[in-house]
Amino acid sequence: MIVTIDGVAASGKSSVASGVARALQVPYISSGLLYRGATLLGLQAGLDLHDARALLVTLQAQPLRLEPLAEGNRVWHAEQDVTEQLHSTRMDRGVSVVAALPEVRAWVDAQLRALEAPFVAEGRDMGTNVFPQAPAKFYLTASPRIRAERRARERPEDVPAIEAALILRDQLDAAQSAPATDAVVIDTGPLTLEGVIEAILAHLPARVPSA
Ligand SMILES: Nc1ncnc2c1ncn2[C@@H]1O[C@H](COP(=O)(O)OP(=O)(O)O)[C@@H](O)[C@H]1O
Ligand SMILES: Nc1ccn([C@H]2C[C@H](O)[C@@H](COP(=O)(O)OP(=O)(O)O)O2)c(=O)n1
Repeated sequence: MIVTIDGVAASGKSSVASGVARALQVPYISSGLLYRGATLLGLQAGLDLHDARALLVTLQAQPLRLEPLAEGNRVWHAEQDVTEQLHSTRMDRGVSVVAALPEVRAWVDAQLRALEAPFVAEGRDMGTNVFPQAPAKFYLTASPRIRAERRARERPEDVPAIEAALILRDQLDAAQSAPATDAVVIDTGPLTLEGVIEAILAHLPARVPSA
C-alpha cells in the first residue's frame, strides 16, 4: 500500500508523513529531497540550473541516493551524506527552477517508482502523477502567514520575508502542486502537528497491506 501526502511548502508534509509512517510502521519518502539534491549538485558543478541536459549528465554520472529512515530521509551523493546542505533559502530559490524541468522530474519519478511498497510518500504530485493508483491520498494546506510562522522557527529570517518567499514558491511550483481529485484536503492551520497525523490515521486501516 502507498499513502500519498502532498501540499504546499511548509504545510507540514515531512513532519506529518514521518508521524503517519511511524504509526503505520512503514518508511516515508520525501520526494522534495531528490529535487533539492539535484539542485545541490547543479550548484556545486556551477551549472545553469535551467540546463536540463547538463543536470541529467551530472545526476547520471554522480548518482544521488535517498535513504528513507523513520527519523528522516537522508540524501547521499556517492559516499557523502548531503542532507544538511539541502534546506536553505538559497536552495529554496534554486529548487523551483530545477523542479520545473521535465527531464529532472522524469528522473525523480523513476527513482520513486523503483521503491518497494508499503510506504508514505510526500511531495507535490505524489497522488496526481507519481502514484495515481495510491488508495489513500491527502493534501495539506495552510495560509502563507501560518506556514511562514512555522518556518521562522527553523530559520533565522523574519516572518514577512519567509511569507513572501513562500508565496513566490507557491506560484513557481503551482504547475505540479494541485491536489488529486480523490485526495482528502486538510487545512492544517487550526490543527496541531499531532492533530493532522491523527486526522490522517483516522482514514487509514490500522495495519497497512504490504502490497
Ligand atoms: N500542524 C502543525 N502545527 C504546528 N507546526 C507544524 C504543523 N505541521 C508542521 N509543523 C511544523 O512546521 C514546520 C514545517 O513543517 P514541514 O513538515 O517541514 O513542512 P513541509 O515538509 O510541508 O515543508 C516544521 O517545523 C514542523 O514541525
Ligand atoms: N514531488 C515534488 C516534491 C517537490 N517539488 C519541488 C517543490 C519544492 O519547491 C521543491 C522542494 O520540495 P520540498 O518538499 O523539499 O519543499 P518544501 O519542504 O515543501 O518547502 O521541490 C516538486 O516539484 N515535486
